[in-house]
Amino acid sequence: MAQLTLENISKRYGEHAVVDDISLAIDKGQFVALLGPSGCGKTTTLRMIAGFEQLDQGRIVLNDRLLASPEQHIAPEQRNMSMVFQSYALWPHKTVLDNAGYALALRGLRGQPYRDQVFAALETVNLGHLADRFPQALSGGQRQRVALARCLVSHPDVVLLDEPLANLDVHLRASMETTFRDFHARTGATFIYVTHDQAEAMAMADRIAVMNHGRLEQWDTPENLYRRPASRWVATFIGKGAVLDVPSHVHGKNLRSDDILSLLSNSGAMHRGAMLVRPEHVMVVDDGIEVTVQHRVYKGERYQYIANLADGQSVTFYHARLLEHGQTVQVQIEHAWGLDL
Ligand SMILES: Nc1ncnc2c1ncn2[C@@H]1O[C@H](COP(=O)(O)OP(=O)(O)OP(=O)(O)O)[C@@H](O)[C@H]1O
Repeated sequence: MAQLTLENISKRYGEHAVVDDISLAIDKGQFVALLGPSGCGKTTTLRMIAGFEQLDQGRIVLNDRLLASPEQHIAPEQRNMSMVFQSYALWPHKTVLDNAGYALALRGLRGQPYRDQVFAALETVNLGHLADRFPQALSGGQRQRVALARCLVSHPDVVLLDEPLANLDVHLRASMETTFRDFHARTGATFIYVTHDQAEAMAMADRIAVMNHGRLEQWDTPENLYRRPASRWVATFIGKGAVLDVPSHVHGKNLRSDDILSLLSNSGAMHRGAMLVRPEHVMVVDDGIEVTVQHRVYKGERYQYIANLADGQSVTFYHARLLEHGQTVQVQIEHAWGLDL
């Protein structure tokens, strides 16, 4: 059964609905990402869950307890949730230990029990050896880990994370993704993670809520978002690939190479549907569909190409060999996913 449910929640600023009728059922211990472009309402959704924003419509329920509705608003500190911010929000004059232990100190815990509990949290993020340092003597990744330990000491039901890796460089982000997954596995808490970076969401989350203009486009596993996007918008937002217009209704169908060949051979007809073609499903062959190379990017282990079909629509594909701009090659499209026009 779902532990945390958002039921038709909405938030308006003036006439503008920044969160528009979102419903999610989140299981205990799930790692969930709220993913979407800038301004789509992710942070506002997270802030409503945390209790920093009031709802205009709908309900938020945690463990059968009504946290929020237009008539009811449980204060943030009474929701047993903990939030990790992009900026870390560490106190410069407190040590790592006292930063991480702040919530316990507030509750009046002192002495050895205090130190033991904070150390346990610091060990979870491999920072026990730095307990006496001050934040300015830490790297960005270490500071973010202190912020994680701080949210852990209070044993929250739900950990809310607002773009926590946005300030870190690319290499550190990759290693922090592993840290977050380990941290999640060890704590068993439910994680809700806001990001506009789909690779980050795909790498970490069990389930992703894809948002656009305040609305929920799709609520699904990373694999389903990639293989079976529910809309053209999700198909172009998630992963690489081309969406080709076709003359038939094909929505929700797995299309094989013979279907694809017949759809493309009739490309002069009126368009009634579309199909998503991922680059890994386009193979260069001796006898297939003729395409003309338009664009090449060197990727180290292979090249990535964009090439035009006879009707001017383009596909993306990978190939190990060097192809020149304007060169024609034959391709076979082994698989595609049907979409609405
Ligand atoms: N207090 C506010 N008053 C008016 N408009 C607001 C307020 N807070 C947010 N908005 C607007 O609501 C929309 C959604 O904002 P939100 O921060 O939730 O988006 P986001 O998806 O988290 O974007 P980003 O990734 O850029 O942080 C934006 O258009 C924003 O300008």
